[in-house]
Amino acid sequence: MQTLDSVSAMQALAGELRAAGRTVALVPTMGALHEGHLDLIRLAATRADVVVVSIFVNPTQFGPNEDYTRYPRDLEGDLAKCADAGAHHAFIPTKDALYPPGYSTYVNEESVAKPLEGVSRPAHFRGVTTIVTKLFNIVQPTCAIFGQKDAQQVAVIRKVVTDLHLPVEIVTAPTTRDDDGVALSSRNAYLTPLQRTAAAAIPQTLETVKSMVAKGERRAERLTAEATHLLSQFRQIRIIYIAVVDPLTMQTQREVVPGNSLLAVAVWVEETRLIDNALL
Ligand SMILES: Nc1ncnc2c1ncn2[C@@H]1O[C@H](COP(=O)(O)OP(=O)(O)OP(=O)(O)O)[C@@H](O)[C@H]1O
Ligand SMILES: CC(C)(CO)[C@@H](O)C(=O)[O-]
Ligand code: BAL
Repeated sequence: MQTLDSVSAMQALAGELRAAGRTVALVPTMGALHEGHLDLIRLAATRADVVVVSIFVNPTQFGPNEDYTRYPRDLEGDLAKCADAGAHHAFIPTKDALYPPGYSTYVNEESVAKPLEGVSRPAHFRGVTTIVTKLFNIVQPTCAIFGQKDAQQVAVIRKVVTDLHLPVEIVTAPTTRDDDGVALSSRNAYLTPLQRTAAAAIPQTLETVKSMVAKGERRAERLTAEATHLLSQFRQIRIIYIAVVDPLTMQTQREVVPGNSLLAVAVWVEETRLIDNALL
């Protein structure tokens, strides 16, 4: 696997691949790679001739009191994992290359990004849509792979791609879970064993809500009330939101539309912010 640490080297490679008619799949990540990321890389390898993984902890998507500085970083381990999973190139730009002094251009999606994460992390999606657009411009991928764990992120990026006519196919990969059902996440590394037990209540709650829907419950209010009740049993958990939403627009639904409704959950497990979701 080749490592590229400058924008110009990545642009030169993108130009060569394009000229040679090779298809390119981009897997954007913030590093601290786990099996969920590796599943995205493996999926990418089935979708294009060449797989590029970007590793960049993007400062603009973190709020002022968030975990940018303590976000887990393990570049050496990440490169070995990328190579094992079948990546051909790792793009590892520096913060200064992507945001030099005086940087002032942002991409803002103003509808899908507003609810849920947009309420509690107001500048988050502006940072995500900006960095993802920049990565698309630099790497010029044929397709890009994103995880369903970050369901609103996928919906926002799809909207940006449509609205800005970006020539990139967005591919969504299913959420990879641990044995206890917890969605793999770099932030799980922050959890103590006791907090981890509490975190396992999140997927259990998603399963309970899915079974209520399977038995015929359609009222969003009933489903979110049950989910709130189940999660509130854990003193380590503080609910940020629980909502039944349209998976494309992220607008709240009062009634579940089977196959077209998403239960989206965000909680604090003490100091650790976790999100998860289930298609209903
Ligand atoms: N468990 C998972 N299953 C599938 N995809 C995942 C999973 N976790 C992360 N991803 C995807 O990997 C990509 C990079 O995510 P990121 O580097 O933020 O990892 P993360 O584990 O989600 O970290 P964080 O703790 O910041 O949420 C995103 O498209 C994200 O949706
Ligand atoms: C898409 C992304 C890599 C942009 O920084 C990030 O939001 C993430 O890891 O999901
Ligand atoms: N996976 C989303 C990255 C973030 O929480 O900033």
